[in-house]
Amino acid sequence: MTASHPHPTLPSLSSTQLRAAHHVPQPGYGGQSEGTFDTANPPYIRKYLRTYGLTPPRAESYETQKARCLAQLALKQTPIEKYLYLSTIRKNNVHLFYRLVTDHIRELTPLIYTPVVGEACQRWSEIYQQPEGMYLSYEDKGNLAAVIANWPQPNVEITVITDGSRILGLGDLGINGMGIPIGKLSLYTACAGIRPEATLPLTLDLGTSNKAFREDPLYMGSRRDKVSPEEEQEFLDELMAALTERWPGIVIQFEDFKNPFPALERYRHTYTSFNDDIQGTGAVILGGVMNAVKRSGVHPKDQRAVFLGAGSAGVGVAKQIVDYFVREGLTEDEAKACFYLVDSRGLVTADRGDRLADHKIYFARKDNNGQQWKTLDEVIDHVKPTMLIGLSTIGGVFTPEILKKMAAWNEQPIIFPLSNPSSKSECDLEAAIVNTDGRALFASGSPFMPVTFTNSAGDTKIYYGGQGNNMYVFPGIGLGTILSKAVEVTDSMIYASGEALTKCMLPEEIEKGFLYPDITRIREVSVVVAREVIRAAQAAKVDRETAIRDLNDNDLDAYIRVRMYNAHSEVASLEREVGALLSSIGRPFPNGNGYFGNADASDDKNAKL
Ligand SMILES: O=C([O-])CC(=O)C(=O)O
Ligand SMILES: [Mg+2]
Repeated sequence: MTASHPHPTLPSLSSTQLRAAHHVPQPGYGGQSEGTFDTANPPYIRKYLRTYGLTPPRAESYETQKARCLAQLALKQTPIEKYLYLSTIRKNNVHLFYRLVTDHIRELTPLIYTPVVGEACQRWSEIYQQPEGMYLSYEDKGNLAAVIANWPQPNVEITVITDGSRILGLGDLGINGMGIPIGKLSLYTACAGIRPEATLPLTLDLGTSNKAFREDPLYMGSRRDKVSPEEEQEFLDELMAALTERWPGIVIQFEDFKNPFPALERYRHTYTSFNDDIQGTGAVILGGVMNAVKRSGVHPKDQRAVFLGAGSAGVGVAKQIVDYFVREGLTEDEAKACFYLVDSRGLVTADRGDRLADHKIYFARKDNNGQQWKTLDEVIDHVKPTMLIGLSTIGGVFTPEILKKMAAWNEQPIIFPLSNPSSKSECDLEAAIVNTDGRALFASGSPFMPVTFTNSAGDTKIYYGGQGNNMYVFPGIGLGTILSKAVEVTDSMIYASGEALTKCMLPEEIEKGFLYPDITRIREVSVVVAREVIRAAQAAKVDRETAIRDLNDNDLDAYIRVRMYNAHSEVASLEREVGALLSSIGRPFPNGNGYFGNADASDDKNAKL
């Protein structure tokens, strides 16, 4: 006799696994990929999931899977081919993808995130292969809740939203910006252990000012011009409400909006939200600057910082450092006076004659006696800075001449070219080292290979550039916010995330001149960032998770660690879960032979053994 339905009384697995058992394809992380077709699954898991026979017979070790993936990756000729190959693994075998990324974070992060994600976004509509996130159009206004209801994962904890209007330093890429939410959320999972199915990449199609895309037949977004700021605000109001209605605890990260200030101000106290480009970048540079200022031996009151770029990131970074200088004993006015912001019109002064954008007014200088400085060179000669921070998206603008002057004025000049991707970096590591005789304290937004250099004293050394990229903090900010169930992300939580980076440095990293922890330790770093963010949320009384208020730091770290998704234990935990289910209903314990789901066949097979 053949049972028409295998076991009506079967206790259920997660909805994802049940869905997987019926082969319903799902977009996004998880869904069909929740380990369902993992070639590491032993036969009894495959039988349980009804995937037996759908993958090659051998149950492989992770080492074998990894060897195959790395060999295939090596055969791919271009960074984009590697990017696409890795996306396919993420889609088809999510745990394997994260096992690979955690084990090879240094090598794989540049391929799934900055800088290669920049090229992927530029060519998104050309290279598109599969749905991996949600797209919401301006035409959906009024119905956003209904569209959001289509997202198949029930328990989203965090979303990264972009409207594509300022992707990295590459300008308005419209819906092609989707690579950014996907890339950022991959790092949330890899670096901070947010479960893949708890992440929602979200791209808004609010039109694009990119004429070339609007005329490109392959472009996958609407052809409309960018909506007005008022229309955008109405759309975002509805979106924030709809997201929070479906997932009440959701953390919302804004990313790569051309003008991100209005949304940050409007939502920061009413939704659990933050802006990564203002606050995340601000915090990560804060951490690096704290380390660099200590290393330079120059007290904050004697620092003079020139910022090239007075956009969201520039102002966000400068404000965080003002806070730090105030904590070091300066008054707010003294701290503010250390900063010289430069935009396309020159030094930002109060009497420059143009109408300054609101966010620049705070830093507009009033001590210029009517004089104006129009170019970076003029400003540099006027200020003789100790610190040069680039957020301008103008590749190579920190010229050898400028770098040499910085070296002449400072024993250890602080040089931070932070624009992304690499092509937009204000200088590269080699230029900074060679033109400062190896004395620069250097961090960049995009990664650079270490440089070997012999200085004028004849000492040959390997120089490692720090990567002052917000990937050091946003995963921990998200994790700490989720675990503390914070109702808002306060400035103090953001500050704590940057300061946490200074607490993570190992003696050997300081010895090597690192300004940031080694990237291979990112999961440990994220634990510390998350812990400090939780502490700040508790101090600000915005936390709702009362059970962790009284834990000491060690216990809190342990609490955080056990809640982090670890791809390496997923296969084992699926095995445990299925094993426990099978024994609870009296089925033969896994021996690799039972055809679960077909009682007769299963029994026959077992009987033969
Ligand atoms: O994505 C990155 O690498 C850093 C970032 O937020 C940006 O450049 O907008
Ligand atoms: Mg960004």
